[in-house]
Amino acid sequence: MTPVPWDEARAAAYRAGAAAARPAAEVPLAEADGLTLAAPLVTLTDLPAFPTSSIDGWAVRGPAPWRVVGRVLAGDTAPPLPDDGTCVEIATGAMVPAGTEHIVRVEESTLDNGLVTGQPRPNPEWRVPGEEAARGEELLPSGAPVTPGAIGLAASCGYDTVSVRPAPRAAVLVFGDELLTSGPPDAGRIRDALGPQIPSWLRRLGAAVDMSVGPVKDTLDAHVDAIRAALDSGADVVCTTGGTMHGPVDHLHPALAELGATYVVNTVAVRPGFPMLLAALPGGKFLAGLPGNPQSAIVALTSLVAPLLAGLQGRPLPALPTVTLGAPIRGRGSYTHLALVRMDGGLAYPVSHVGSSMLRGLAQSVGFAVVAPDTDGEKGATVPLVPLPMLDGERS
Ligand SMILES: Nc1nc2c(c(=O)[nH]1)N[C@H]1C(S)=C(S)[C@@H](COP(=O)(O)OP(=O)(O)OC[C@H]3O[C@@H](n4cnc5c(N)ncnc54)[C@H](O)[C@@H]3O)O[C@H]1N2
Ligand code: MOO
Repeated sequence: MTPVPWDEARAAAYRAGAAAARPAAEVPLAEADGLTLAAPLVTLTDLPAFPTSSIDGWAVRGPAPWRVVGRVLAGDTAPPLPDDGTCVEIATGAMVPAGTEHIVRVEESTLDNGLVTGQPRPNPEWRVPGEEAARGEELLPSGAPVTPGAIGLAASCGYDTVSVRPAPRAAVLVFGDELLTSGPPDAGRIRDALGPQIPSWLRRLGAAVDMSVGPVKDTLDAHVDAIRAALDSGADVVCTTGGTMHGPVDHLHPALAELGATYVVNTVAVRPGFPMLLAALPGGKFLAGLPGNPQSAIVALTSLVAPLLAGLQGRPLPALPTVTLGAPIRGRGSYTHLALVRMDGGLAYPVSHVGSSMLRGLAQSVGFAVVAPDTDGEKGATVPLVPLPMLDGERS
């Protein structure tokens, strides 16, 4: 098995996801948060749709003084101003009557005996139709995430529902008879450190996690049965942990063979995490095999699962930000080195406790600095960063 270069593996995972992108569905705006636009958001109307007063005051026609002939509030349909020397009282957000030449601010006017006087400001005090957007204009591209702001924009331009790609559905299966699900490690057994964290990372990557099971017994039959059950539950992506190598109780590869899987990626030239894999299963589904060593599993999650999920959601392949190294990071020969870093004063520094079996370094990092094959990361060098998918406020 020749490990695939890391950047090629990442691109292959994205391509596989994009080719199997979830079909579009119309969903009500209130349910679209966090999903992905499956079509461009094109405004159904001019924005604003009609001339709209931006102040409270008087809509006036001709020279002062102006005789008050009515009142127009937000939500009213405004009749035209009939003659020069007339005005209507107007509220912010109200439709501006045809014939209006100026709107005079209430605090800059005087009302006396049914007659208004005042000095209009030089700039129009109303919003012109199409000022924000012209009917038919594209406001957001297909593939854009549906943020709260996008939901508000869709509502303002007339949508009740939007066409989105639903969240990919994910299942997590943890392999390993040595794993405990509560209490401290003891007598050769350790705590499952992946079952409790992988679903949360997956949700931050836009997946809906319906199922998280483990530890699954270390037999081939139990592996095959668990994967089948995850697929039957409707998962688009099954993430397994452990068993990616070829030890006495590593059953993932034989299980994939039994399930008729084909490899999208089978081992990656990256440290840590090289035994990671991504397989396509019959029915357009995927299995991501995350190595059992906990840090390596997260390397695989960010290297293969993140781009796969972006593709399945119809999003672009996330561009990697760059960071400047505040201290050198050794390369790993012909393999890419993904090195956990924390930020300090705008520079990225390697953290300690970064053995592949450890999580202490990961828990205080923002992501992995990418040290390219056959290079060392020199102090001051600018390198890509694979971010951990954290929410604002979770990064320090
Ligand atoms: N002969 C070789 N052995 C190994 C090699 C190798 O090149 N030749 N590579 C090592 C590397 S690198 C990795 S990574 C692991 C990958 O192993 P598996 O994916 O098959 O995982 P396991 O053997 O099941 O477990 C490895 C390690 O991780 C611990 N583990 C597993 N699951 C969890 C969990 N949910 N929470 C916490 N810790 C977990 C497990 O107890 C093992 O210590 O293979 C190396 N071996
Ligand atoms: O590649 Mo393993 O994932 O180093 O520990």
